[in-house]
Amino acid sequence: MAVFPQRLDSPLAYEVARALLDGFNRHYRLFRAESAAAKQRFEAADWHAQQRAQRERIQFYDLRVREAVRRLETEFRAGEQPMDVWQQVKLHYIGLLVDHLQPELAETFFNSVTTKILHRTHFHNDFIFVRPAVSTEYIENDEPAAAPTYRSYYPTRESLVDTLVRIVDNMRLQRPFEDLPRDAQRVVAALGARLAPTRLRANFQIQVLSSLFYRNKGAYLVGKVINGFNELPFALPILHGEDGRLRIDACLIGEDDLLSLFSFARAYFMVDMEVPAAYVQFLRALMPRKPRAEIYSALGLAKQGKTLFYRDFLNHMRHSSDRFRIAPGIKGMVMLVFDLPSFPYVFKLIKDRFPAPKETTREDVQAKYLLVKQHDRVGRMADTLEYSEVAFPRARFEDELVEEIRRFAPSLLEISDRDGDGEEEVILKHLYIERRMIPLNIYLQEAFEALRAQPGTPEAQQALAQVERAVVEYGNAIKDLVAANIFPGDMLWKNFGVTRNGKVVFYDYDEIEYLTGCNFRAVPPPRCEEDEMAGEPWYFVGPRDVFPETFGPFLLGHPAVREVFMKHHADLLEPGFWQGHKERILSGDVLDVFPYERERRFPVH
Ligand SMILES: Nc1ncnc2c1ncn2[C@@H]1O[C@H](COP(=O)(O)OP(=O)(O)OP(=O)(O)O)[C@@H](O)[C@H]1O
Repeated sequence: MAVFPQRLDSPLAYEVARALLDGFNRHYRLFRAESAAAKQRFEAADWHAQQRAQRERIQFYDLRVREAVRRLETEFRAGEQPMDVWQQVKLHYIGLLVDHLQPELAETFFNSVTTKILHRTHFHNDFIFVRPAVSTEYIENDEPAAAPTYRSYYPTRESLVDTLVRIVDNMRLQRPFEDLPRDAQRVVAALGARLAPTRLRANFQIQVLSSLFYRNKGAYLVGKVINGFNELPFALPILHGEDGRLRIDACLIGEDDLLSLFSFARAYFMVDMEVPAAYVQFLRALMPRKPRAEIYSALGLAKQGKTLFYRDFLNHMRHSSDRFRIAPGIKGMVMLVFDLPSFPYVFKLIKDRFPAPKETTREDVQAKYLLVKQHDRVGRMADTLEYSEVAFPRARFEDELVEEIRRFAPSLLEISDRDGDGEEEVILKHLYIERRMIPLNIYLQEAFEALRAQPGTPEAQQALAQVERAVVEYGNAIKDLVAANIFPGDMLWKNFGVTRNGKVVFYDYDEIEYLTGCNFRAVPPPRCEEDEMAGEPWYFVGPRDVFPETFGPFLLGHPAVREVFMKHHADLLEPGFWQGHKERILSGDVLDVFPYERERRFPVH
């Protein structure tokens, strides 16, 4: 139980709390300014700057934590203060947060700084915020100049188009539209198709978040239509048209469309938010099954996402009884992967040693994971959460898994009762966590089995369609990665996963390279018969050389796969395809990757 100080008698404790909050406020001010500036970058079509800002903003948090730690150490010798003072610091801090607009983020900042200072030696849950102490419900800034979190509009059927024009106008984008009434008409037609048969009820309204969501070359307006008991989420992507004037490119409608826009496999948005908790609450109503942790992350508040994920995880552990096991599928050479069947994530450890032909190191692998975190993931690379010193109850681990870790990653493993509660724990020094998917090789295998077992039946037809969809998606995934300057390195089926809605996502990052760092070469003609028969390449292969013509034998063993692949993605086996994209990227082109199907786009004229 927390020991509650009876008196706040340490003036130093107040000063420390104040300094901590100053540190957080500085962080949020800078974070918000960088996010808000996305609007100008969008207006100026400065895509390189937009991507750079997206990347750099990820570092802000750690920089500010480090600054705060330094200040607390130098000004207050914070690490030497007794427990009693730290408890008072926490109470003062809670007091300072009563009217704060980002209290949950400030609590997490407090945790980040204090755990660094207290080094887990006398770190105890009493000092940090294990759960939120300050409510985030109904926070609003009441100052007259403050923008509300969302705005409500009350159109009639007749005024819908005008209202939509007004909604978009209110975003005050400093760049003309090609034809906003035309776009509004299209949006109303799309929404109308979903609203048509229903009568408009007294509460009919459109609610729209006040800030646009920026990412890469797009700005997204996010809101919902409310009618009676029904709520229809929607998002409108605003893009630069061919002549540089703006256009609404599509109307995304419903939870699935929104989930795809906010996917864990995409880069974080830039949004100007004064009360992030209110944005999260609004978005959660649009996507009730998306964990709040992932919504915070999608908004660029990754540390908060990580904190909430961990709380969700502990809660899940309390309310489940199954055991961690080695993840199904082909084991990795570099990563040791395990999961808890009842929980939709996987846990990944970097092994201590890698068998040939892998020539990488722990540092290299960590650098690749970091690259992915900071890069535009274009819906095709899973986001990962990185944790250190995670403790799990030993009783919840299968023995086989413990043995596997002992064998392949002993340097990361400690089994002890560190917290002294009488139960042994498995403590892992470093791990990544990401969403669980169905490995694509398993997904295809299941379809092949159905094909073989029931040839000629409707089930077989369905299995064939499953293969076709998966192979087409797989090629699309690689092409999206190419557009984002990523060469996946190892393109085997087992390195990709299938998500809930059938999207194919890449998750094996240890051989990833920038496309622009690779040389795509054609296989030279054999010099003699022996060359032709050789099992190994007879030609010189540099470290960054890639021979796309040689991908086929690894990928296209199954005739059904080969047929679909060659129909849709034969270009992936040509060096010219890769080289051409490399040159395009080098010339400064930022290619479009849309977070929706191309067929969903409105006509260009
Ligand atoms: N997100 C995920 N969802 C489900 N299974 C996964 C996930 N990530 C990894 N796996 C499983 O773990 C295995 C190994 O993972 P991963 O490909 O990341 O390891 P690796 O050591 O980098 O592999 P390789 O030996 O190909 O380099 C995969 O083949 C798959 O079966």
